[in-house]
Amino acid sequence: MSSAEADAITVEAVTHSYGDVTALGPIDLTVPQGEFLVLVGASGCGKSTLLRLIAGFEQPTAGTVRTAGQPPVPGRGAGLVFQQPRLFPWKTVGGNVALALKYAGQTVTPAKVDELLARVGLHDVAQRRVWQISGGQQQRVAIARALAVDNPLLLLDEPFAALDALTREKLQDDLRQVSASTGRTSVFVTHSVDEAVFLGSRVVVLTPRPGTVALDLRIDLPRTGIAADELRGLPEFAALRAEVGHAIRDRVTV
Ligand SMILES: Nc1ncnc2c1ncn2[C@@H]1O[C@H](COP(=O)(O)OP(=O)(O)OP(=O)(O)O)[C@@H](O)[C@H]1O
Repeated sequence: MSSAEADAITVEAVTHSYGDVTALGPIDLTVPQGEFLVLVGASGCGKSTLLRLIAGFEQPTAGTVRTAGQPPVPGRGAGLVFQQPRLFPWKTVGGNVALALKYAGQTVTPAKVDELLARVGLHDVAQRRVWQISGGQQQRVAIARALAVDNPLLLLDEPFAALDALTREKLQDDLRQVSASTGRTSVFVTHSVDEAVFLGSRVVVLTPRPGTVALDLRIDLPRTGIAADELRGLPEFAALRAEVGHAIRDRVTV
């Protein structure tokens, strides 16, 4: 297998415009399998546009995007999580996960649904309706649904932005553990420098529009066997956070 085939995502000389507005690029990015890439940058710098290009929801104006060596097909090959959980309100929590399995053409068994819910810490609410659980729990269901589909990519667009600070930290911690255990290639969009360094194995800072790569930083922090508070307390964590923060602030004129 060549290294190009081993790469989960390749973005080559990509630009993207909405009418007269160039939102992104030119940008080149190669994401090897298993990487947890976080895209961070000022509002409007093109983070969501890049994620949508990788999901296949948008076509690049110039350049090529490939996932697993092929042009991405919307709705296939990637689990998606958005800022709003987008669950089916008339279904139970377990029903929402079961539906994701069904749409993915997988056999639906109660054990499979329970296993997915347990992965995101929701083993005890499977029978509840969506409106009977909290916003944080709803977002956990959305993550379980994205994991239900046995595909190689997980794409997350500011999934924790609407949550309170405590719930957000808890979900970050859980996602970090889930990601370490599944090893799935992930792209995560956020405004938060802290969240970026906490979650990412690599952080890419985009410049203000049109978004290009301002900083491409490997995050060599332990991914398992360390408590969240301990990780956040490491001097290396503070140094990386400062580096990412500077890269964003250096580019933004207020
Ligand atoms: N469908 C669209 N039509 C026209 N312009 C768009 C469209 N979607 C995004 N844009 C513009 O493209 C630029 C990049 O938008 P994008 O949503 O990718 O940025 P972002 O970094 O994700 O922003 P935020 O952090 O605020 O969500 C912005 O200037 C935005 O206004």
